[in-house]
Amino acid sequence: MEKPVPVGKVENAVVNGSDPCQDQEIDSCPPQTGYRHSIWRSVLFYALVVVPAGLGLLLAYWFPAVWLRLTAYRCPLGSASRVIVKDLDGNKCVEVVKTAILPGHTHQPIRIGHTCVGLKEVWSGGVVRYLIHRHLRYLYQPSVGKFVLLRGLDDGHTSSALHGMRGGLSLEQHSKRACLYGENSIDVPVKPYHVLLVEEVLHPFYVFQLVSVVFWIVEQYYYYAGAVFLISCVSVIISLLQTRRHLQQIHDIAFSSTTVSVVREGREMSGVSSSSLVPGDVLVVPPSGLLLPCDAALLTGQAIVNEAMLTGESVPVTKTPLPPSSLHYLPSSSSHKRHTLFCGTQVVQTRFYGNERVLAAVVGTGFSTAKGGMVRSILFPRKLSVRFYVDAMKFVLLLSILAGCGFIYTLAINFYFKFQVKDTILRAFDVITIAVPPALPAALTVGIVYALARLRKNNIFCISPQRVTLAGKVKLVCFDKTGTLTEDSLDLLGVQPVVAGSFTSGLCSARDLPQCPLLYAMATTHSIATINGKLTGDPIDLKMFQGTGWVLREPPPGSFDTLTPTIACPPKGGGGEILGSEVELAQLRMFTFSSDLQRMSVIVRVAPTSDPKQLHVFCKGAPETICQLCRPNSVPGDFPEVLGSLTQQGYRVLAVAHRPLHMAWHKAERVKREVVECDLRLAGLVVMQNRLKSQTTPVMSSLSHAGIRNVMITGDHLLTAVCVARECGMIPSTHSVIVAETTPTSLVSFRVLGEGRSPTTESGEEGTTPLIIKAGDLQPPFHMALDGKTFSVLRESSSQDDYQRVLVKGTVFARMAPDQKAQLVRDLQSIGYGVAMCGDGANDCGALKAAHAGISLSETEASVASPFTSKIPDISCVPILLREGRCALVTSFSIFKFMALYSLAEFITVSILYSVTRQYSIVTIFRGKTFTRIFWSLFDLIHIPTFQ
Ligand SMILES: Nc1ncnc2c1ncn2[C@@H]1O[C@H](COP(=O)(O)OP(=O)(O)OP(=O)(O)O)[C@@H](O)[C@H]1O
Repeated sequence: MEKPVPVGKVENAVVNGSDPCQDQEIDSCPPQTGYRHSIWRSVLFYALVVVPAGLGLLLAYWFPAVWLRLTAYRCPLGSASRVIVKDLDGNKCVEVVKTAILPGHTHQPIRIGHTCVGLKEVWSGGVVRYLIHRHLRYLYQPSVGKFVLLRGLDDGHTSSALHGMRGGLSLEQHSKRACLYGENSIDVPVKPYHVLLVEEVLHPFYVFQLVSVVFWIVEQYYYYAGAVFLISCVSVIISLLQTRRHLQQIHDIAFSSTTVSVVREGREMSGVSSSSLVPGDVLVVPPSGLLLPCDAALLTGQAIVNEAMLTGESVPVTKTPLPPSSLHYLPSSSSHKRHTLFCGTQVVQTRFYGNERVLAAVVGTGFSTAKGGMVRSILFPRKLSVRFYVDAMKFVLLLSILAGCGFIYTLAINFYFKFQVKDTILRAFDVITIAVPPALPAALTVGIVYALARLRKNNIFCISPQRVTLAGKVKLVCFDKTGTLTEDSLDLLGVQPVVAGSFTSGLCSARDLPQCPLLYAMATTHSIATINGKLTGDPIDLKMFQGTGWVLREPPPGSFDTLTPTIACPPKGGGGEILGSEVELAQLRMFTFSSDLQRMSVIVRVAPTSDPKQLHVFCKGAPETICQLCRPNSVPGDFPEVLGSLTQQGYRVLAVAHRPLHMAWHKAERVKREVVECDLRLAGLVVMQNRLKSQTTPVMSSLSHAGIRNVMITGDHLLTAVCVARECGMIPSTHSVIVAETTPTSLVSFRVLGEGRSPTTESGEEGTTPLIIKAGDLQPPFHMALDGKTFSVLRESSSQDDYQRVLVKGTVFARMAPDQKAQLVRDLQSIGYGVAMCGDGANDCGALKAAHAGISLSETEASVASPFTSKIPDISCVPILLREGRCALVTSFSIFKFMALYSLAEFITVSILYSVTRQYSIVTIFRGKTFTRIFWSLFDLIHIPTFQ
């Protein structure tokens, strides 16, 4: 029996960085108007088209919505053959309504979102009506009377329901869904050159240019017409090559096709084309890995995945099976992301128990996947408003109005002087070609074309060319810290264990630790794995584990035992013994690291043991977070001071905690994270050193010299971040730092870092709200530093003015969650900054997308993580990009100024000459000689700047 097919409804998603699925705003049910074809209206329309020599066809091509209104009549959506769909920017697209006949019996009810309606109601006779808008399918839903976005299994299915699908679809179910969902592929067509040429030439400006050239030839301006024609051809060819290269680049990134094994009819079928996958299919992930062709929820086993395609970060991420629950499954939610295999990412290894297969339920296909969303956001970007372009268009409008006046004026003057009708008309039209410079679009894009080529030479790749000019407007650059300003690799400086409720004095080496929870936690609380014979994983985890000197014993693929999955043990003769045998720590369950939670945990069995139910929980993460999960009496009284003194020196500090867990293994397999991560005992601190990259300080100083503000947005501790900011020159040594922090007594309080006092107000009182901190309050100038918690409080509870003042003075934003990073970028934009963001990690994705110019430092060129990807692994790419952006913008602006003046001067002189002379030839001479002189003197005055 056909199970209900979800055809869902989503709330308007907000651009959300940490969430690849919400990369593009989607309106699940955009405003729609239906139309049906009308024969008599069409006949009338085409008659009108023929009369003005095809001009109507051009207008229909430029304004399809107007064309539809003229040739069809409005009707209810249920009977429409074409629909006008309005997007979030207010643009109107005409979409054709298609029908598909579902195979098999179609009398079962069908679920639409969270409601059930009879199938007959939706599809009379098994016919389904749908339209494709921007690569997404919208299905006609009679109860709503609208076309509603067709979603995968991410709407209305509980995690338990997904587990219930392990048997796979029947063949009939599959063929019905295949008919509904279409092919599973993200295929961006690379249009052939001739199609691109036609599209390019039909651009209103080129059409205008062509008409102008014809007029000039008729008027015998052969050289001028020839020159403009030649320039236009070169411009069309450059633009064509550019568009084609861009399309090819997106196509190569987006498209992939492979064969997979799926479970259908309850049995495994291999060699199935990935394009035939539909939501509800069950994928068998092979141990050798797989480039994922869809979004899928992991049901059994574990997978180690490289998500560089989506995040730009090549660090392997461990995905664990989705726990069955009554919660609705949402692949993008922070709690379900770690159980979801995203399309376009590479599974490098799988782990499974005994003979069990690694199964994943397909939840989204094609453009409805996370990767599909990102590709759509490249193909259909939200309107970017660069003031220069907006003003340029306004100016062109003004010129057009002027041209209209000139046209009427010339007609009048020529009739007055009784010139021939043919000459009069030609001259009148000529005035229009004079007033509106036809080569304008080419002029506006030439800078971008050159900038892109030079960026490519510098190993900076761009998937969104219109962002180049935005980079030229950047006034503030946000930097991620770890891996961007500082090296990826860390040095383990030492550990500070807690013994009997107090810290030991000073740091010691992890290798000198006795058998204790801190050592065990360091050996097991990680997600590293051996891939191609090399230990691979998060640099923090790697350094911490290697610091213990222990070894990792992983079972060979296929022999993954339920009770001893991955074992950490001391090296041979390393001395670690309990109950007379060598100690072995078996990692039974892992709660993976998440930037939002700032921690990770494992459930471990310490062997040998006399009680098989005696398990242990080890947890590591940001010290403040871990401290909150610990029993208060296990946290030393001088915890803040010890942490403060370490972070003030710029060290990266992690806290480690543990607790015994008396629980049978099968229960531990299902236990919830919140149940395990509580009532912990602090075991100690792990201290790492993170060095600055050699390029960081010089780049920082060159940006400051260029008047660009630098801001750090990091997930790390505030004091560590401030120390790094000082070290790299982001905060000069002579400037003060005011730390804003939330306190239980006041909303937000302020203190001057290093002095402990609060900044005084103009009236001499100590300040408690940003409102009373004035720029001149402290001498020399000050910078503000705050953490994510304070950021949220200020954002939500303080006045607009106060918050904006913090935005203007804030230099270090620490302990920021991925969503907060993106929010901060948007807020900085809202107060008028052109913002660039440079980052390297998954937690920066949202901010990279939100910024005017997001630059991802990534080894991979083919990533949809951000508009710009730099293979240069340091921030030296930032000034290169900003310089190219400025060059492109300045070039466009200067050419625009030149062309506008050229047109205006010519228009005015010709108009004056028409009114003072009857001799048309004099006008021609003036256009040829005098005007050229004026024009070159103006050209001299303007100085077209060089690119650099
Ligand atoms: N693998 C890990 N296991 C446990 N805790 C971690 C791990 N990695 C980072 N943390 C903790 O979580 C915090 C937040 O990490 P996150 O990755 O969001 O930012 P970050 O790496 O510190 O800084 P940045 O945002 O500059 O890259 C870190 O400061 C650290 O305390």
